[in-house]
Amino acid sequence: MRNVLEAKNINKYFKKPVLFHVLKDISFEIKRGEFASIMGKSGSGKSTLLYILSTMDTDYKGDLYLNEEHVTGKPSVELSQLRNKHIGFVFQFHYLLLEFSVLENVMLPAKKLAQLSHEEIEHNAMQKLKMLHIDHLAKKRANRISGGEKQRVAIARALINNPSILMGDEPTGNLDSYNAKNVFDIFKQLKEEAGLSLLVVTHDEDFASKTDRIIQMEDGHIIHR
Ligand SMILES: Nc1ncnc2c1ncn2[C@@H]1O[C@H](COP(=O)(O)OP(=O)(O)OP(=O)(O)O)[C@@H](O)[C@H]1O
Repeated sequence: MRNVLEAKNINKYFKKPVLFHVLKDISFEIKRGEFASIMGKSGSGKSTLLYILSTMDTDYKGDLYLNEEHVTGKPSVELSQLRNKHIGFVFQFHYLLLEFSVLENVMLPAKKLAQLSHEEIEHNAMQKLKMLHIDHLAKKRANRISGGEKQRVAIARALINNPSILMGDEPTGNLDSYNAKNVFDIFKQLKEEAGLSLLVVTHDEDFASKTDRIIQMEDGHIIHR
C-alpha cells in the first residue's frame, strides 16, 4: 500500500450566510510514512479541509480514499468505525475529560471500538504512555497535570487504536516553544520508529519547515504540494 490518504477533486461550498466556494478542486495524497504539514493564511480553508480528510465532514464533492479504500458516501456508522480505527486526531485544545484519570482518557477510544478486553486496552494504553514518557502520570486526574502533559496525553489517546495516520489541527497552537518542540519531536519519532503517517495543519513556520513536505493553501486552492 502506497497511499494512506488520497483526496481527488475535493470541492466544498458553505451555503450560509451566502454561497461560498471554500475548497476549490483539492487533490493530493499522503504516502505511507510521510510527515506533511498544511500551511496557509487564516481563512484559506485548512481546517475545513482537515475535517473532510478525517471523514468528520461528509458534505463535499469529490472523492476521498483512506488506505486506498474509497470512503466517500459510506454510511455514518461505517465511517465512524473507519475513523476510529485508522485516524488519530490531535487538536489545538486537548479535550480531555478532566474528571477522569490520564489512563482512562487514553483508553476511551479503544473502548468505543470494543474489540479488546479491558485488561488488553489498559496494557496498550500504558504502553502508549510509556512511549511518550508520561506513564508516571497514569493514575493522576487529567485536571492535575500541566498543559504540555495534557497534550501528550491527547497524543497517547490519538494513538491507542494504532491508526495509520495521525492528523493535527494546530496541535502546538496552545503550547509554549518548549512544549511545541516536544510535540514535534514526538511526531518525528512516531514517523521514524513506528512508520506512522502524519498530516498537521500549523501556523508555526519552524514546525512546518522540519516536516517532509509543506502543502501550501491560498484562498481554497492548493498552491504548492
Ligand atoms: N460553518 C461555516 N459556514 C460558513 N463559512 C465558514 C464556516 N466555517 C468556516 N467558514 C469560512 O470558510 C473559510 C475557511 O475557514 P477555515 O476555518 O477552514 O480556515 P483556516 O485556514 O483553517 O483558518 P485559521 O488558520 O484561521 O484556522 C473562512 O473564510 C471561514 O470564515
